[in-house]
Amino acid sequence: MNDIRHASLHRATSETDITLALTLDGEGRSNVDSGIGFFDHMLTALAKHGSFNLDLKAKGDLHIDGHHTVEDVGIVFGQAFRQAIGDKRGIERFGHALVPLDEALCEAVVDISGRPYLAWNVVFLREKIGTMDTELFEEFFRAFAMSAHIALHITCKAGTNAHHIAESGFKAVARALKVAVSHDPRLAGAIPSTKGVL
Ligand SMILES: O=P(O)(O)OC[C@@H](O)[C@@H](O)c1cnc[nH]1
Repeated sequence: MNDIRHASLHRATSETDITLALTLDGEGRSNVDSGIGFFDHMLTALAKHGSFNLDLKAKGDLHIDGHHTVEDVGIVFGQAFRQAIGDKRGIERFGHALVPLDEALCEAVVDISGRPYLAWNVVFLREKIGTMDTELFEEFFRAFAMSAHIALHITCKAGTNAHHIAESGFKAVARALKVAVSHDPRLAGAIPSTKGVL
């Protein structure tokens, strides 16, 4: 198993150029610049409450909109997450969290399954938060789940303020991921899931 549980990736296309470094067993430190302020705020919360270390520089075609940038960050984050986990020996595998932020309450459930899936049950009353289109949160988490090869369910249980709902959701995912990737050395010899390595 990768003891440090770290991945550094670079992905460049005609639409985006992304450099990302992720450490799973971190201090919750982050240094992120996507060009989209609220997205940076959410990724900062994800790192902080997942106890990950995350460094991200994303340059995208924001003159069009934030879609390619947000989706491609999700792809690279998922690839790094999958690489940092390595094989699944010793990890918890399942994670669940309910996180409030004022009136908002979101739930995240994760299975490091090797079978990519996103169940998105969140509705926003606003189309934008700052410069970020609220429809892009689903695109980010779908790209992440597909690239990380995990099953991810995100549900808004309560809330009206779009900022609160989004932040509650990102924090719930962070906490669920932290649990799911937690590592028990006593299980290090355990047989990976039926899918073997991720
Ligand atoms: O304690 P935290 O840093 O996780 O939370 C910050 C959060 O209170 C702040 O981002 C916020 C408060 N209302 C909307 N957003």
